[in-house]
Amino acid sequence: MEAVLHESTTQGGQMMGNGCVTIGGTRGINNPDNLVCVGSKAENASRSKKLPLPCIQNSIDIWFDNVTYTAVQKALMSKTTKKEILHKINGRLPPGQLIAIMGPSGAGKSTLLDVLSGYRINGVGGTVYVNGRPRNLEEFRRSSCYITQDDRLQPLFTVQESMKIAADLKLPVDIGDKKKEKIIHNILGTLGLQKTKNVRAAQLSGGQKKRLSIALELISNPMVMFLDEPTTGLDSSSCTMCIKLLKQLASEGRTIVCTIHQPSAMLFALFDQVYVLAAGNCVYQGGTEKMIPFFEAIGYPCPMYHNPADYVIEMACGEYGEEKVEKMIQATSNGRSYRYFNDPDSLPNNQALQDISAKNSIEISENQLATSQFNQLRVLLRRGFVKAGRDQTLTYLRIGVNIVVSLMLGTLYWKAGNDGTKVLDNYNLLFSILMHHTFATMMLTILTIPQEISILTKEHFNRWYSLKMYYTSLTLVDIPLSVVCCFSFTAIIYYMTAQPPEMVRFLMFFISSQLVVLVVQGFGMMIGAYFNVTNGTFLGPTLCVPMMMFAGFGVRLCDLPPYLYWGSYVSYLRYALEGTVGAVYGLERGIIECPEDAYCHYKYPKTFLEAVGVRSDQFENDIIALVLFLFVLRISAYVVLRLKLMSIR
Ligand SMILES: Nc1ncnc2c1ncn2[C@@H]1O[C@H](COP(=O)(O)OP(=O)(O)OP(=O)(O)O)[C@@H](O)[C@H]1O
Repeated sequence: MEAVLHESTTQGGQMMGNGCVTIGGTRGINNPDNLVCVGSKAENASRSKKLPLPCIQNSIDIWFDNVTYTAVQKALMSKTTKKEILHKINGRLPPGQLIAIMGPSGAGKSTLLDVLSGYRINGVGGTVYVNGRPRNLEEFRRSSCYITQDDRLQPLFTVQESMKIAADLKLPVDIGDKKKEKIIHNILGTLGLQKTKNVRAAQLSGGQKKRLSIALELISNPMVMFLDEPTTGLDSSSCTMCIKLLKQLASEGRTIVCTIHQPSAMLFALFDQVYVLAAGNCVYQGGTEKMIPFFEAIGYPCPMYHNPADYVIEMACGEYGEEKVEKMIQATSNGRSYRYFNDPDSLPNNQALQDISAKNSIEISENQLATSQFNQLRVLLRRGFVKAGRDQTLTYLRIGVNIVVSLMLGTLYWKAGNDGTKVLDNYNLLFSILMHHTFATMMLTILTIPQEISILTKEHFNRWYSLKMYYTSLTLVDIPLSVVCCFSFTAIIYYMTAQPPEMVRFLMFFISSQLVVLVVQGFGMMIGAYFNVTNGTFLGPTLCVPMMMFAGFGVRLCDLPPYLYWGSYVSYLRYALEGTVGAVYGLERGIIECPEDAYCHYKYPKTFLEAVGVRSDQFENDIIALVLFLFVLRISAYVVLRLKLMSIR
């Protein structure tokens, strides 16, 4: 594999470097011209436009002290319980090493990875040090990335397109397209993805998806990479390829930490170092080759021809007795001992790291991302529109459903709008239209939001963009499609059911319907952001039922008991129904046609409006109310989304 990734270096962070000109913040993120390891091999490499060889001086040394993690379990109608999962563990993750976190299932591997990466912050105790100084999370996140176990990729984008989007979001705008293409080309070449660059992510194999996840994060050239079970679901050759790739990235000076389930002996040997957990305690920390001497030293030698990776897990499980687990914890001082590290004497001490780190630290303003908000919005809008164009469910099915339902309702209520005998039917039709907009929009939003959130969580944590810009783009991208769907639905139904052929009335009808769609979308987003799909699909439609009750359909508003009247004010359907009824029967509409031999009780629209207790002169107020609903629900959905992102951590 080619050892060439970037001409650029890591994003700011706490770096150290003798002779290494480091970069950071907005001044030099990934600017290829900013990295020169003076007088090093790197200098020569950069001359040949290749990635410098390991610029270890830029590396990040992590250690952690007395780390605890307590999970809080809150349940309805029962006491809040606390469970300590990590118990004052210690350890060190030196740079330039591929480090595996191992342990039996439930030992706390993923939890430790989450804590070290900063993905989990609530319930965490102890200190994580970065180059000798307590970790500044914002700074640390600039130079690290987290790759989740499930590949959260945009399924409709090709490898090349996904990389381009990541580059546009993660590299400063002053890096031109040509340079970005070159970086992408190098990364794809190194990760063996060149041949699949025109394949959509949905069609990639498990191993290719994993490599794409890594490739996307490599764009910003992080010095620390955390990977949660990168080999899960891969066959043995893909596993080996993935681990070899990580080893190469580590050999370039990065600190690479991944959790792994029982690896084969061959795979195990590829790791430089392992950190083994047993029920939240450290039972071994050190080089892979030193594990056998460790077992010998504590008096429990690994049997001949036994995979040491299997043996350590069996020991950690307590298969050979709990007292042996205790002894291992003591032998490693719960992770405090570096005795079994590959080269313990070469590890710089705390003071040395702090001195260098302080010398090279760069002032970085809070929360700064690689590109401006405007650029983030531009790229996210582009991504959103391309995705909408390719998404069969979100786009084509949605248009299809609107056309089919409008044709069905149009046939059912054929010419009802202009027939004095069918005024009540027509009123039912207006309500059915609002029901269609409510349920179709609500279900679609609740079902699609969780996938969006899963990708958002990963990309937002890895600092691709701000939540504000993501949410703005999500809102803006949907507007054209929503207008097309609502307009075609309204036009078809309006024509087929022979509603009054006046432009003003049609527009009033369309605006009321469109606002319902937008309001319900906000409502659906709020529910989808907070609840999972199962709870959301139950709750969403269920919560719409009271809205229907208070809309004035079935029970006239004036007949509502006084103690329930407040419900009509919080029902967006009330305003929407009033708006559409006003559009059809308001504006001083004349007598409705009545067949000669029929009795038309409601041929005078005024009589009908009085009968159903709906006012037709409130259109402006109805629109103002719907717009208010729209803003309140959209802002609430944003707040819920933000809280959700915070609560995950
Ligand atoms: N939020 C939580 N609330 C309660 N318990 C939790 C929570 N998160 C994790 N745990 C518990 O903590 C323990 C460690 O979980 P973790 O996912 O870190 O284990 P793991 O070693 O990664 O397991 P596996 O290899 O099976 O993925 C488990 O027993 C799990 O049930």
